[in-house]
Amino acid sequence: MGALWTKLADIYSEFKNDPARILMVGLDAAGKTTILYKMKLNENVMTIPTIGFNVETVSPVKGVSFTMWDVGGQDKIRPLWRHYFQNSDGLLYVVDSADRERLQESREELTAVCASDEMRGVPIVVLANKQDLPGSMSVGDIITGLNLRTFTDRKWYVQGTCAVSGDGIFEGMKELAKLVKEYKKIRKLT
Ligand SMILES: Nc1nc2c(ncn2[C@@H]2O[C@H](COP(=O)(O)OP(=O)(O)OP(=O)(O)O)[C@@H](O)[C@H]2O)c(=O)[nH]1
Ligand SMILES: [Mg+2]
Repeated sequence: MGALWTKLADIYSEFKNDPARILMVGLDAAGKTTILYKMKLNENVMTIPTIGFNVETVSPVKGVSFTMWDVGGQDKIRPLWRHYFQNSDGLLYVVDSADRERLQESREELTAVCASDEMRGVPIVVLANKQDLPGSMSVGDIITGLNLRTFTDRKWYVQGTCAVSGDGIFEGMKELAKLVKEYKKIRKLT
């Protein structure tokens, strides 16, 4: 118990006065803005497609603070994502688990983000969102479809979520906090 507490206290101390910078991207309509405001306000907001970005400081887990950059995912504005890469401590990649047709497109975009020098080694938490929709793909399907096992140069984790109910968001953010903490430690040493 003592060891666990020390470990948790250690994770949280990292974020105390210095929110981690998290980039949140993914195809349009994946649910990014819905997730952001669920975390910020614990409310379901009516969203419109994001043109540009939303930025909020959120504390989705006690003691953890993230500055979350939610960048619009429409095809035509995806080239803007790279302007938000610099100094990211973590990547939150959101997938619509019910959108089988565009999983390959989503994989290509994720691969392109990770190929950037500025995103080298940055850990990824994939939110397999819209788990409430009938026929949605499982976490296993998403791991395979995104080819995540080939991402051997960084830590990654996939969490199923439903942004509307909030299911899975806490678990995903807890994992992200852990991976970000590890990454920042390694980055400091190199
Ligand atoms: N059923 C269901 N609908 C969801 C869920 N998450 C988001 N949505 C809906 O999906 C639609 C798109 O959500 P947004 O949050 O605007 O998507 P986005 O990723 O921000 O899209 P862009 O800003 O265009 O990049 C909205 O109608 C949301 O209510 C979910 O978990 N389940
Ligand atoms: Mg949006």
